[in-house]
Amino acid sequence: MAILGFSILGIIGSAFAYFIATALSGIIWKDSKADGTPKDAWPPSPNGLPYIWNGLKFLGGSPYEKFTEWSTELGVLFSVQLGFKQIIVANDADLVKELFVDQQQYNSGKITGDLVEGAMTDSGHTVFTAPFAEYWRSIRKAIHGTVGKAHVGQFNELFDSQSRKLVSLLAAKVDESSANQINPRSVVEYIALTTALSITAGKTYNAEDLDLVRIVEDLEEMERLQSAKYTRLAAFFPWLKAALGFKNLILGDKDLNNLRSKMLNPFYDMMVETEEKIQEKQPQVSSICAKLLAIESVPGAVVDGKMSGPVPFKKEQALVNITHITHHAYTYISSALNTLIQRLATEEQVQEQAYNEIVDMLAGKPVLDFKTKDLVGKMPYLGAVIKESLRMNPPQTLFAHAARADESFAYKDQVYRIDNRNEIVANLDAIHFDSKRYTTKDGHGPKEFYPARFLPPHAPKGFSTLSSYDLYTLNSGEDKARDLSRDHLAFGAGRRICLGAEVTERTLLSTMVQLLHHYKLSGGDVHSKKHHLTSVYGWTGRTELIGGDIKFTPRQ
Ligand code: HEM
Repeated sequence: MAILGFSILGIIGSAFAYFIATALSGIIWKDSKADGTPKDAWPPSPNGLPYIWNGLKFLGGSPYEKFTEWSTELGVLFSVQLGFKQIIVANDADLVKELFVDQQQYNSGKITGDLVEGAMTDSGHTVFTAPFAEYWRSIRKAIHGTVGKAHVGQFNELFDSQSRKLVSLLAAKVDESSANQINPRSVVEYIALTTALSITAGKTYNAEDLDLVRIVEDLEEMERLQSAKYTRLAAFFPWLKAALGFKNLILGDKDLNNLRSKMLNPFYDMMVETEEKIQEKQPQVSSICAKLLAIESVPGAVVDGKMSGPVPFKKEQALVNITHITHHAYTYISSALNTLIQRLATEEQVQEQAYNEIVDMLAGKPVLDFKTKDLVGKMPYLGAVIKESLRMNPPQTLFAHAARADESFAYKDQVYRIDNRNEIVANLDAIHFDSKRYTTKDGHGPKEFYPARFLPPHAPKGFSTLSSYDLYTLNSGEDKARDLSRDHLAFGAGRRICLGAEVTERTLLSTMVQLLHHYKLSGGDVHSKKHHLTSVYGWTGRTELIGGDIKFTPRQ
């Protein structure tokens, strides 16, 4: 017993000595480069922030508004300390290109924030949170092999049936309502979740299935837990995070542990079903889950100049990934679809123009014969409406990448400091409303909902009817001010760009063709918004339209 006590004391003593040594060397060397010379200056920061809280004091539910305000005072590149977290904020599309595309090797890291995010991602083992290394590359490749441009066509029939289901569910609700007036939100959420589940887990659900309700409720509970005061603060104060982590290690965190296993449960069952189908060699449309289960091992990392051997890919890792991807896809498809419907209801002229394009496209054929595969690339106006909706109301206004090493970042004749693990945040509230970039030659500014800004004659060469989300199209060409070849950044930028853009856009395109062909929409509300502190599951938050009641008037 005495020996045991002695060795525990020894371990605590060594850990303490290590902690002090690391802290001291961090303090002494934090402002010096590896060669001992002083580091460059941080990008400009707001003055007079209160000690300890720093910028955190000023951030409410919509931090991007404060960031935009600071960017008008400090310039498009600024840095700010939020609690103890130093972040760099990019408020301009060209700057995002430099940081996330041109310097992608340096700035494509990710770090996990609070303890809930850590628990839900197995400490950064999901595609959204994994470091920029071989493990991330392997899972990203598997997901790309399911929903990337060359593969997404396998889901065209899913998009067809989901768009018909949207209309039939709305029709049932409209029939029950007085004055044909309803809020379409619950139907939209159902369509978004079942679409997400079909793609991630290859499973079809019907409206009565209790798993659907459970998944949504668990996700809401997780967002609540994550938004609790101290959990939230821990994302900005590493010592608080360490203290809470230590407390959980000793005493456990019943709420978090229960929620985690409750949340993973339905996804575990889906994974087992997928495994069985694979073993029985049943024909199936490939799902992200099936592709992840096919990964046997991931290449090893380079440690001290030597490549370590391959590491087995565990089923638990597939499980946290399908859970995270489903939550992300459901939340953002639902938010984008809801916004688009609300927007069309409030924009009568835009809606008529989109309707006319659909009628022309149909050329007298019944809308039920319409197939998603025939729509892609053929509906320029509707494509522009979708882009404009994602520009005006991106479901996630802030997205963050992390630096992978200490850097000297040169921008406009200045060299700035960015430290290893600093998060670099793109602020779409500033970028998507940049009047230099978005004002058309005939004077339609960025605050106006004007889809035609993405069509000829405004659109530059290489214009696409789908959002141009690939890596290299964020390009400033000769006429910088008018170059919209990269139309919006709602799906992110650089090596960590969203892999679900095609799925989302096909869902939006297909549902809008069915919906607008059946109904004329009026009413709606694009002003009431709900700000969430977390962004499935990051700290940067997300914003969704609450929307209003819409009148659905049958077209024929
Ligand atoms: C409106 C719908 C969606 C929006 C607005 C959206 C937005 C985003 C954003 C902002 C990022 C971070 C990008 C970055 O850090 O540069 C992201 C990453 C990602 N998204 Fe989406 N997303 C949507 C739908 C989907 C769907 C439907 C899927 C899958 C089926 C998906 C899969 C992913 C994946 C796998 C990543 C991680 C990429 C990585 O870090 O390597 N997304 N998304």
